Amino acid sequence: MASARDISQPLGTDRTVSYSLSVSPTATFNSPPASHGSFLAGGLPRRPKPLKPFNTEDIKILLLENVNQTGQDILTKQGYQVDFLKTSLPEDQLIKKIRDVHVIGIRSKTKLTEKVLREAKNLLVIGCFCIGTNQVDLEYAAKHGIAVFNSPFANSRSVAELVIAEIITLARQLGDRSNEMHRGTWNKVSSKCWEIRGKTLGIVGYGHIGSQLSVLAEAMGMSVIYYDVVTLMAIGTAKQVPTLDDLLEQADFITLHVPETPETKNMISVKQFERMKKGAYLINASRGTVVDIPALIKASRGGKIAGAALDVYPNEPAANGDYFNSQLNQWGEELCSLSNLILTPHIGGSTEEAQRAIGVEVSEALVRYINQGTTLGSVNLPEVNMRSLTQDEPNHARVIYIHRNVPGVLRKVNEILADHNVDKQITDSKGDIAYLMADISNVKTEDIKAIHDSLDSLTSRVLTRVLY
Ligand SMILES: NC(=O)c1ccc[n+]([C@@H]2O[C@H](COP(=O)([O-])OP(=O)(O)OC[C@H]3O[C@@H](n4cnc5c(N)ncnc54)[C@H](O)[C@@H]3O)[C@@H](O)[C@H]2O)c1
Ligand SMILES: O=C(O)[C@H](O)COP(=O)(O)O
Repeated sequence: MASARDISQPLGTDRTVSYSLSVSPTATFNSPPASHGSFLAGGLPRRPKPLKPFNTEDIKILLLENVNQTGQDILTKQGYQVDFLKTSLPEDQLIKKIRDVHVIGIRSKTKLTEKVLREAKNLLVIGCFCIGTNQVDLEYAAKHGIAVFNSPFANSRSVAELVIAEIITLARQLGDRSNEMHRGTWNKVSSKCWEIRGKTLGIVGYGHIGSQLSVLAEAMGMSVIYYDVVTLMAIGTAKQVPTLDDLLEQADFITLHVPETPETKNMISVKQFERMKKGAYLINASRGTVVDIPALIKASRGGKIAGAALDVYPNEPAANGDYFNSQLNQWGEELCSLSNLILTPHIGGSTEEAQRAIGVEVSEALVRYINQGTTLGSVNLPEVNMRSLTQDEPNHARVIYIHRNVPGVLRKVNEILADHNVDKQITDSKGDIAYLMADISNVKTEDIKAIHDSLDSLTSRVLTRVLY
């Protein structure tokens, strides 16, 4: 376990509670454990141990939504207190729990809105153990010095493979045939069943998933076109088309891989279905809000589309169990009555491979941020990275100062640090928020509080931490 040092989390401007995982009065400043040495017994150089600046067991983490064991193990090994739940939580329970924790780990269901985050007085960092971060109010989090990390591509391949499976399943009406057999009906048909070879796949959103899918689809003999708001390099012989309408008019299969944003809400609605070829297929494994469900039902009933696959829905439940019969989904009955419609419960990224990789990636980012303040990979704070301080560097401290991006801050910070040797300093900004990291040496224990309090009294301050 780490020796007792300090992680100072001051009050944000509107935070009313601070936590103090603070310096134990008896802790010796930066004295390494007796067993600590630079070389292993065999004489091999050994990697310097990173400094652990506080009692790691004081860090409280809440993991929701069945975060993978790999992630739990990494956090538990650090000595943090990890509370694990298989499901997400209703808002009132979430608010109660989040008040107490320094770290929360979620997946796509837990909504960390301003209302919830306002209560999160102790929260340092959010880990989204998934790709999407639309469930978090990223701007509010940044303005209150709460870093957010995700796993940008560890489940991309899993989603792309699911979509390939769905393209064939739709083209061959496999869902309907299987359902009929389950009901005891033999219905051998070839009418309106197709090979996918030679058909055109239209990919909307050519990012990590879209481009991976492009490769797989071409390998199966499909022609690929894509539409994206930015101009992107085509992979293989895929072609970017200038407008969504161009894509809708040409594609036999349309698959959506855009994030949830105000611009993508109901991106596929009545007009877009009208633009599609008669007999086209639609696949949505992005976010439920991207497709206007009543318009989909109409297009399917009227024979405009020959089938669809939905993995995501405008409202999704917090836990496994009854869904379509609950109040959550007003279209359940109608959707279930449509033919050649594949419905899956948001399983695009749900493979062992993806979940294990995400568990490792996000937990490691959380540990780096908690212990060292490194924001590499953060989706809402400027990315600042410095090598870890080690126990071989006595009397060093790392100052982290998250502040409003206004003129004159650096001068004031450097006045405060002026009596110390600043070994290294990095600062970067993103919009209204800037992140400064400085390693200083020749620091005495009593200096730490003074530095912390001086920085904390600056009007630009969002959050100050001094790690040592
Ligand atoms: N079903 C699942 O389990 C599952 C799993 C992973 C991701 N997802 C969803 O899939 C989405 C895409 O994932 P990704 O990793 O490929 O993301 P990405 O960020 O790598 O790619 C998204 C692409 O969409 C483009 N885009 C954004 N807005 C657009 C618009 N209005 N019109 C056209 N293009 C637009 C972007 O430029 C980008 O190229 C995620 O945001 C997430 O919501 C779902
Ligand atoms: O954003 C994502 O990565 C996907 O939607 C998967 O979300 P999940 O982890 O909640 O399954």
